Amino acid sequence: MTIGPVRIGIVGTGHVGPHVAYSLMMQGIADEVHLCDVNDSKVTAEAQDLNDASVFAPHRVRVWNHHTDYEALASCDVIVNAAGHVTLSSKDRDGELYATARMVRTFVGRIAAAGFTGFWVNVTNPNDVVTREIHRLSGLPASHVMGTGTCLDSARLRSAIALATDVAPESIVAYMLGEHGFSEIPAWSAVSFAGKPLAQLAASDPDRYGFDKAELSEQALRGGYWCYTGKHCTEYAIANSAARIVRAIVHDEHVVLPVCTYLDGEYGQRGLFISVPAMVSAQGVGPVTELTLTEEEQAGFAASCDKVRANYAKLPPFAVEDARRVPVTIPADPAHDDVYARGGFIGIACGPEVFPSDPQAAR
Ligand SMILES: NC(=O)c1ccc[n+]([C@@H]2O[C@H](COP(=O)([O-])OP(=O)(O)OC[C@H]3O[C@@H](n4cnc5c(N)ncnc54)[C@H](O)[C@@H]3O)[C@@H](O)[C@H]2O)c1
Repeated sequence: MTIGPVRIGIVGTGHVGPHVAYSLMMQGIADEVHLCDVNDSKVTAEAQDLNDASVFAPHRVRVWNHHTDYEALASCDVIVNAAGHVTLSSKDRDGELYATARMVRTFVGRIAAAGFTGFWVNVTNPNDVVTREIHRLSGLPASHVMGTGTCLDSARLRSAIALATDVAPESIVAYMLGEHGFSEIPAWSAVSFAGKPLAQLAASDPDRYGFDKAELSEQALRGGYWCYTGKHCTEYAIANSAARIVRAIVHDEHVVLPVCTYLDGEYGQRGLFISVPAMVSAQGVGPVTELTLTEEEQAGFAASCDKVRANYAKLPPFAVEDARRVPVTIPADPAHDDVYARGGFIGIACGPEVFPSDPQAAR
């Protein structure tokens, strides 16, 4: 009998991708990390630094740099997508809509054609839209494609509650639901501390549990942008959110996590990827755990689903088979009229005949 290594691929080695690799390495989740990026010097530097750091990992880890040889990721168990252009999301995550929807069309189909049958964990924004694009291009069942979604926002909520109550986050169950974006909602009715509902605790011990829910909701909703203001990215919490999901897959945990997953009638919603608590295991994501929400929460969640559907509608339709072979051209978005949002900067990756690398030519 041979025991195979746990192989994790990462596409995109800007801020987030290398932090995901580092988390996977230092938490002993991955045996091999395979990196791809169109920025050759960045991915080369990250592979070098990570391999050097692997000396201090709890077990042997090897890091490979495949540049844009995406097919090399086909034998991975899980691939994390962190390809993006984060400055386009400086005001809202929809700023990357056109750029990142286009990016995934440059590599997901190629990896699929090379025989990938594992799992995709998407970090890239707008998370719910890009997760759906990866699903369409990969040809994999919906259970094999998930996004980090509100895993990070739920961590932000738990962190805020933990600081307000002085209770450890592990003892707190709390979820942000819906879009990984400004339309998401906190499911306050489902918050519990070691199994006891928040509402009961707030009544019996208001000094500890009678905190300002609106203020903590705001921290979960805006925390990413507070980080972004200071350092023009977020890294640690998102990397650990992605690593948590990867760990649940490779260790067959059957743990319920808030992740971006396909809804097929749950919560009265069908045909979209959006975040709700769902089981994650070596079979992928599902089933979804349906919370009993208040009417107000249900309405907020439905509005968030509508927001994600509106984003789907902004992308031009495309034939999956064609998109696998030749990346499609996406028209300019007047609301985010930026050469980067039109993909001009990834001309190097796709060939100038498809995406002009000259910003003027892209107009
Ligand atoms: N889901 C979340 O909670 C969350 C949190 C933080 C960041 N993000 C998102 O993750 C993505 C990455 O963030 P970042 O800060 O690392 O961004 P970044 O701009 O620093 O890095 C993105 C990297 O992707 C690479 N890239 C672009 N096109 C590519 C392609 N076709 N193939 C391979 N690589 C490609 C770029 O060269 C760059 O190195 C962004 O979309 C960002 O908005 C999501």
